[in-house]
Amino acid sequence: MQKAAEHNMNIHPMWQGPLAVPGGDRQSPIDIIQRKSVFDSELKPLVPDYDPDTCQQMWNNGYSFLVEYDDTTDKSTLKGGPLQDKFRLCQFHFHWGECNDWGSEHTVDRRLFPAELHLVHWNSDKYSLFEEAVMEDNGLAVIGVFLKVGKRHEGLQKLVDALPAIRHKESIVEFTRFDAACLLPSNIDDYWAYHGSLTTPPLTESVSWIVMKQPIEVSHDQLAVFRSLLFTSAEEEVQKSMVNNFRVQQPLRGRTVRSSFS
Ligand SMILES: NS(=O)(=O)c1ccc(-n2ccn(-c3ccc(F)cc3F)c2=O)cc1
Ligand SMILES: [Zn+2]
Repeated sequence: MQKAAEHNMNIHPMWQGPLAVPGGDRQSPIDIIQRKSVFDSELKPLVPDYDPDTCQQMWNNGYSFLVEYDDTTDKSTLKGGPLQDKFRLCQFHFHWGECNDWGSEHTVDRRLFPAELHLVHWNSDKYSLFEEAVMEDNGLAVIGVFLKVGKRHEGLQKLVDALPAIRHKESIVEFTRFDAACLLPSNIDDYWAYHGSLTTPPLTESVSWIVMKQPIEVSHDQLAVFRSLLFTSAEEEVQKSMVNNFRVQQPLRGRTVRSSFS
């Protein structure tokens, strides 16, 4: 098994991003060191409540592919866990490697996973738009779910089947009636929680991270379809495979990672 420190770092320079935002002391992703995480009995069960009818489209933004939800009402929300407020689901996306040895953004005791899912939510109790929330300390909540290679994920397959339609950057396709909850692991009670940032520009330090302990299983072939996407638009002469779209782990800077399990 590859460890974060050892794996081949031929990732596209932009993905290393600024190693830290100048003055930034809560950057993401991080390595979660299990023995240093602190059990917090106050952490409540997470309450995701997603309406599949709010699912709208899927598009290739040149960094990843996003499935976007209608976030003009509180129809798809996340509450509980470390959160004091109600958060609205706005999109989910993934990060992955060129091979199954790496690809995740967070690591656990330096263990890398082949991919990581991010479900992005914004604080609709305190703010009226995502654009507002993204700039605020308690503006966003992102659930991170590790993917590992195993059996085919039936819920993911609907998404995989749509990917050829958005192979190039800026391509978009209608994508409806998808229940994002099907991508959560069976156990959502065991997670780590810490304060961090977006992992791509604008890298704002506005995220309550909730990283699931239990990975979901997807097949080798499903991950291979992720790698058939392109960073580049159809007009560009040189096409670049969309792989290694992850940021390297950032310094913890004294932060505490809490765990919901002992
Ligand atoms: N990988 S992650 O930490 O989950 C992550 C990283 C970057 C973003 N991201 C990038 C640009 N934006 C964005 C989109 C629209 C907008 F009005 C403001 C933004 F910051 C955003 O939310 C969203 C999520
Ligand atoms: Zn992400």
